[in-house]
This record gives sequence, C-alpha cells and structure tokens, in this order.
Amino acid sequence: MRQLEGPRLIVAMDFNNAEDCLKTAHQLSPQDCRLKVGKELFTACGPQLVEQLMTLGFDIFLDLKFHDIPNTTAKAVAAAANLGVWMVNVHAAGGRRMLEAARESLSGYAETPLLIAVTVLTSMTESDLADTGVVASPENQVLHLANLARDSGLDGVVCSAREAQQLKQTCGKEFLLVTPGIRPVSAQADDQRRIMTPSEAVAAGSDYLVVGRPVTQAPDPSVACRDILASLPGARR
Ligand SMILES: O=C(O)c1cc(=O)[nH]c(=O)n1[C@@H]1O[C@H](COP(=O)(O)O)[C@@H](O)[C@H]1O
Repeated sequence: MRQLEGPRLIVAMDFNNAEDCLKTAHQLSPQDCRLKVGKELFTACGPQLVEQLMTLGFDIFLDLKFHDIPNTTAKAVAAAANLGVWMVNVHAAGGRRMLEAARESLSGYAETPLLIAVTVLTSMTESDLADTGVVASPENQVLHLANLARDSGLDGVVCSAREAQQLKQTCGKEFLLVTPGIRPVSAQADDQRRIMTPSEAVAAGSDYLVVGRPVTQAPDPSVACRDILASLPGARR
C-alpha cells in the first residue's frame, strides 16, 4: 500500500500579493503543512512566487483547475511539472480524453507531480448542480467523476470529505482524496457548502485536508495551523 509521507494539511494561500503570502508562509512550517497556490495568487504573482515558496522548503499544490481541450490541458500540466510542483489539478468534467492526455503528458518525467481531478466543487449543492444541467446529487456526481478519473489513470480527486468514505470503498485506498471545505468547529462556512471538521474528514478517509481562510485570516496563522493538527486523530499529522 502507498505510504503517504509528509504533512496532510495543505494551506490555501489565497492572497492577491506576494508580500502578504510570504509573510504568512514565514509563519508556517514545511514540517506542519504544504501550501496551495490557486488562481488568485498565481494570476497576481506568477511562477516566480511558486519558486520562492519552494525555496522556503514547502511542497506546492498548484491549483489552477485546468479544464480545456486535451492538447492545451496536457501542455499546461507539463508546464506545472517543469515548475517542480508536488501536486497539480484538472477538472474531471473535461472528460476522458482530456484526463488521459493530462496523464500522458507526464510520462517523460522522472519525478512527476501528483495529478488530481476536481469533481464537484465543495461550494456546490444539488440545486447549484441542477442550474448547470446536471441532474444528480453531489454524492452521485462525485462518485461518477471519481470513477472516470481513476479509470483515466489519475492519482486521485478533489472532493468534499462528506464523500470520502464512499470513495475509499469504491475507488480503493490508494486513490488519493484531497478535501477542501474543511472547517474547524468554531469557524464560519463562508461560501463553502459541503463541509466537515478536520477530525471528521480524517476519520472519513481524507488523505489531504485543504484549509484556507481559517488559517490565513486567523490572528496567528501558526497557532491556527497547530490547533488543526492537534485536533486530528492518529499519529500522522
Ligand atoms: O481545488 C481546490 O483546491 C478546491 C476545490 C473545491 O471543490 N473547493 C475548494 O474550496 N477548493 C479550494 O480550496 C480552498 C478553500 O479555501 P477556504 O474555503 O478558505 O478554506 C480555496 O483555495 C478553493 O479554491
């Protein structure tokens, strides 16, 4: 069985400038967490900031949720591999040919990032899905897209921790589950809808917890980070 190493907490660095991002990064430790660079930060600061964060010793999840024609997606994933990131994601809804092209684009690399597919965003409810023409519960749609991602050779999916138990049973223990929508008991849900606490998420089978605002907007991000780690069951934090 694949042995997961390193921290399971991924802090979403959703900032609009390098200064605030680096200030928070210096308050956190690569021993405690990995960092996620998403659309806001990458659009504002580009690959140079990703490199700076890696120089500080952090593993980087590049969360740009690529969703495009197979050729464009494959080349974007290869560009992420060239940057040396630890994890990169695409949208499962891009379909089988796009997912397989993304997987194939990593075949020439000695060290490849983990390739993960976004299923149904954790901000979405059944009625949000219906607005897009998808007539399914989030649970069923996540399961459907997770099976597609696994069959296309991806390493795992982004989903809500609420779906984790079912996905571990269906897709297997090795298939990685990366779960945003994590909220400590006292935190606000914000725009998230399918949420769980950190300890519930780990108990449900989540491999990696993505937490943004509850850490980055806390008076002391390092304390918020350590509080989350202390709340987790089991030895591996
Ligand atoms: O792919 C993601 O990381 C992602 C997928 C998803 O379904 N839901 C989701 O919230 N995210 C990201 O996870 C982070 C969650 O941030 P907070 O809601 O502040 O904890 C944000 O950076 C989102 O872009």
